[in-house]
Parts: sequence; C-alpha cells; structure tokens
Amino acid sequence: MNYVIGIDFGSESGRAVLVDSENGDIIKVAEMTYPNGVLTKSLNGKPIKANMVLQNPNDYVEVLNATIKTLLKETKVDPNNIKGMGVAFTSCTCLPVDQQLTPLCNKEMYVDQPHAFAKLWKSHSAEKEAQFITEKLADHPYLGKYGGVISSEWLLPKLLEISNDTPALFENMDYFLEAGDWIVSLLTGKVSRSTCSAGYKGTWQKKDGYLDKEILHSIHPSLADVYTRQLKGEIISVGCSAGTLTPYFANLLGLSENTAVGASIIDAHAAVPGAGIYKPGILQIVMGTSSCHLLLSEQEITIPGISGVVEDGILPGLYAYEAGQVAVGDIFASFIKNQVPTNYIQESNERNLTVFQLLNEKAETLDVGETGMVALDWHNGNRTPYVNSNFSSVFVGETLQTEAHEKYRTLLEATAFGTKVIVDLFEEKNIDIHQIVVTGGIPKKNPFLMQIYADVLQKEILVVDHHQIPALGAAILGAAAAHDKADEKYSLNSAIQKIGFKDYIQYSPNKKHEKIYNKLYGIYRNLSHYFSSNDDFLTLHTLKTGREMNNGAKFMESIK
Ligand SMILES: Nc1ncnc2c1ncn2[C@@H]1O[C@H](COP(=O)(O)OP(=O)(O)O)[C@@H](O)[C@H]1O
Ligand SMILES: O=C(CO)[C@@H](O)[C@@H](O)COP(=O)(O)O
Repeated sequence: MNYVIGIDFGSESGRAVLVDSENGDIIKVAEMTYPNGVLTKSLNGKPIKANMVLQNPNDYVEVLNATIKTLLKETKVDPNNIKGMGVAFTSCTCLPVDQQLTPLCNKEMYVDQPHAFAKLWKSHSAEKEAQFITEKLADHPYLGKYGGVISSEWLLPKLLEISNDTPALFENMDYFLEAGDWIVSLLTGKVSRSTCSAGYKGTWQKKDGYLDKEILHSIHPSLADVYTRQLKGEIISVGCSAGTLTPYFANLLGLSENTAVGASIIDAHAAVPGAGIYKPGILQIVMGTSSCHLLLSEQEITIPGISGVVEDGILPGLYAYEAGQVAVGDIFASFIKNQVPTNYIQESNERNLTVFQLLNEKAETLDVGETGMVALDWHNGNRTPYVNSNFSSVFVGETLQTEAHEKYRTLLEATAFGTKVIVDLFEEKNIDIHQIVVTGGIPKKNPFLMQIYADVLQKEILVVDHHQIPALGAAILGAAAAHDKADEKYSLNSAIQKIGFKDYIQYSPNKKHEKIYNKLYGIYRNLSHYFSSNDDFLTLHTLKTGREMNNGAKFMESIK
C-alpha cells in the first residue's frame, strides 16, 4: 500500500494527515497547537507595534516534526511506502531567513526584534505601506488583478515595512519567504516559491512575472532589486514536485529520502483539490468566521473587490479567482453575544440546546419573507465588491413586534445575499458557476443555513462532510509530486479524482422560494447601492472608530 502525507498549518495549530493514496482514505490525523501561540501585544515582555501579529517560526518545524512522528508511531506504516507530502499554510504568513534558511529570530542579535519573527497573515501593521503601494500602482494593470487593492496582509507591504522600520535587518536577510514556501524549501534543501503564494500574495503573474524594477524603485529604492535578492527563488507550479526530502529532514522525520515534496499551497486554496474539485464552474466556499470563495475558470477577467485572479494559482492550466466576505460566522456570534435576550438563553439551557440550535428551530418555522426584514452583512466592512472596512450594517423592516429569531434569520439571509453578489459578479461576466461546494467549520453545524443558501442562490449546494479538507488537499499535492515526471499520464487531476473527498451532503434549491428571495435580494442590492455611496453613512463609522476612509475605498470611489 502507498501513502501520502498532507500538513495544514493554520493560524493557531497545525495538523498532519496520513492518507491512502489509492482511495483517499484518511488513516490518521495528528494535531498540535503552536507552543508559542500568537503574539499580539508583546515579545519577550516588550510591547510590539499596534496591529502586528507575530509567531515563532520554530513552532512550525516543531509541529511538522511532532505530528509526522505521531502519524508514524500510531499507524506503524513503512516510511518507504510514504511516497509524497504536501504543505498547506495560512497566507500571507512570512518570515526573514538567512542563506541556510535559518530564521533571523534565531540569531542572538535579533531575539528581541519583532521584524525578525514570522508575521501571521492577519498582521496588519503594514497598512501605511499597503496604502502607499496601492497608490503607486493606481495605473498599473496588475491592480485590477487584485481587485483594486494591495492588502497590508501581503508580501510587499510586509517587506517594505521591514525596510522602513529596520533597514539593517532588511539588508541582512537573504530571503523573505512565505512560511509554506519556507517549510517546502527546508524539506527539499532548495528555495522555491509556489505559483499560489507568489500569485495571490506576492504580485506575481505567470505571463509577466513580478512587478518590474522601475515601479518597485518608485515605491522605494530599497525594493528595486527585491526579486533578485530577498524575494528570489524558483517559482514552481502547484501540482509539481519541489524536490525530495534532504537527508537531514528524512532522518529527523523518520521518512525516506525518496519522499517527494509538492510546491506549497495556501490553506483555503488547498480545500479546492481536497474537496475533489478539478473542473471550472464549481464555486468553493470556505465558510467559518469569514468566507473565502474560490473558483476555477478558463477565462481571466477583471472583477471589483476580488482578492486575486492567478493563472496556475490552484491548478495548472486554469485561472483561479479568490473573493471574500469579511464576516459570516462572526456576525452570528456577535448577534448571539450581544443581542439575544435572556429568555432565549434560559430556554436553550433548559432544553439542553445550543443557542444556535434554538434560534434555528424558531427561525425555521417562519415562511420566506415573514420576518419582513432585510439586513446588510457589513458588520466588519465589505470585501467583495467594495473593499471597504468602514462599511457597517443596516436593518430595515424592524418593528415593535420583532423577535430575536427573526433578526437571526435575517442575518443568515444577509450572508447568503452577500454570496449571491459574488456569484452575480462572476455570472454577469459570463464566468460559469453551476455548482457550489461548501467546506469550513459552519456548513455541517447549520443545515438550515445551507438550505437558505441553496434557495437564495437557486443552485445546488454540496457540503463536504469532513474537517481535514485543506490537509487532504495538501496530501493530494504530495501524491501529484510523487508522480511528477515519473509518470507523464498521472496528473494532478488524476490525484484529485482518486484522493479528493467524495462524500457530500446535498441541498437542492426550492423553486417555490425563488420569487420572494429575488424580491428580498433586490432590496438588499438597493440598500447596498445606497449605503455604499452615502458619505453621511460612512461618517457614522469613522466617527465611532476615528478611522479614515481606507485606500481601497478611495480606489473604488475613483473608478465608480
Ligand atoms: N451552528 C452554527 N451556525 C452558524 N455558525 C456557527 C455555528 N456554530 C459556530 N458558528 C460560527 O462558526 C465560526 C467558526 O468557524 P470555523 O470554521 O470553526 O473557524 P475559522 O473560520 O476560524 O477556521 C464562528 O464565527 C461561529 O460563530
Ligand atoms: O488569507 C487566506 C487565504 O487567502 C487564509 O490563509 C487566511 O484567511 C487564514 O485562514 P485560517 O485562519 O487559516 O482559517
């Protein structure tokens, strides 16, 4: 029997899966929380910059080592039968390293220097740099490929921030790497970057490569040579082999030196192969605290507010789009925490139900439209299409008789309408979406919500009934890497069909609800148009938070 390993590095923990490469059975899962956790306030007792989120990169190697050892110990499989491994990582999580790939934070002189550590994807301390780069790229064709905004989460702003804050460290690093690429480079002993991480987070495009030297120089002279210095490294397509294990790592992990290592992939994107998707036209939604939407297509078009469109970004030979809703589960959690009255909490306790279960039970008794309400799902701003973190929510239709479960249902519907906006953006540009596959923490927990999505979108929804889909996606890349070049006929597509998850729970659209949901969606769109262009409304949020309108918003205003 042959096996592959997939490792999924999340924000707080990492997990490895051992998978039968013949049929995709997940034989064993091993998980571990990062020992040093997520550092948001201080490093070694000293405060760090506002909005900076750090991690100790040694934790990633510890998790890699411990989880793989657990897989081997508990299954007793012959390491020689483990043919490949793949790495999925949250992104853009990145770190500076030296020539030997040692993180700079391991050097005596940098143990207290925050910029020498890994910055987690949600580190937003490079906002000033991101806004500056977005302004500089205002007329550049790449900006449209990234929805009009370069995010503070991405590689260039994070690198420019280091150049601005600690020029000596900027000069001292040999590489600035995505953590997923770092792990793959360590494992194989050669520096590589994947088309996925470089494409979505490093402003790399297959046809024209990186941003050119002149534009980089105009952003900051220190950046002019970054792609031959700090950001150098061979770009390898997702689905290809980055090499085999070095003797050191084979020995450390207890694996064979012949184990192939696939090019890395971003965790959300790994859910596409993990969920068995290899064809265009199937929208994958990873639904949790927020939603990430991924779609394969043969065409490249410009869509406002998308996080990126990248050729070979998820599968070789296809364009892959990423779009997003900044809050989904977060909206429900905040409603339950702040707005559900005590009699609901009491009832849920007495009946041994979660508050979600009680609210669902009550909300399900209502007919479509019976709440008499529509809301905007903008509690944490809007990503696609407006890219504006200053937007906030609106409820219309509330009366003296409105009850909590009616508001809850209205919020569930609002998130479905937010997804419909994204689906419509693609369909209006003739990008086909014939099916929707949902993964992530929410879908299995809330069948009622899934039926609302099917009815609002009037499309079949397939829910993937497993927790480890990104890790399974990574394992698929390991399987494809093991066959890369060895067997011309074995493609990533074959690996997905063989190993990708196949057990779906299906939700079919109820035609009866189409008309009334279209009516409610029309109201949602009208509210969106009105409130996205109403300065007084935006002022409310800026008054409350003291924040200025962000650059993304200014960009979208300028192209209206
Ligand atoms: N039954 C439920 N219905 C809808 N949302 C839920 C339910 N239970 C938990 N959630 C939401 O799921 C979110 C967490 O999703 P999960 O995928 O586990 O996390 P993450 O997005 O951090 O990976 C929380 O925002 C929570 O409010
Ligand atoms: O930014 C992306 C995808 O582009 C993700 O890696 C990021 O949202 C992290 O998600 P998780 O916290 O790993 O669920």
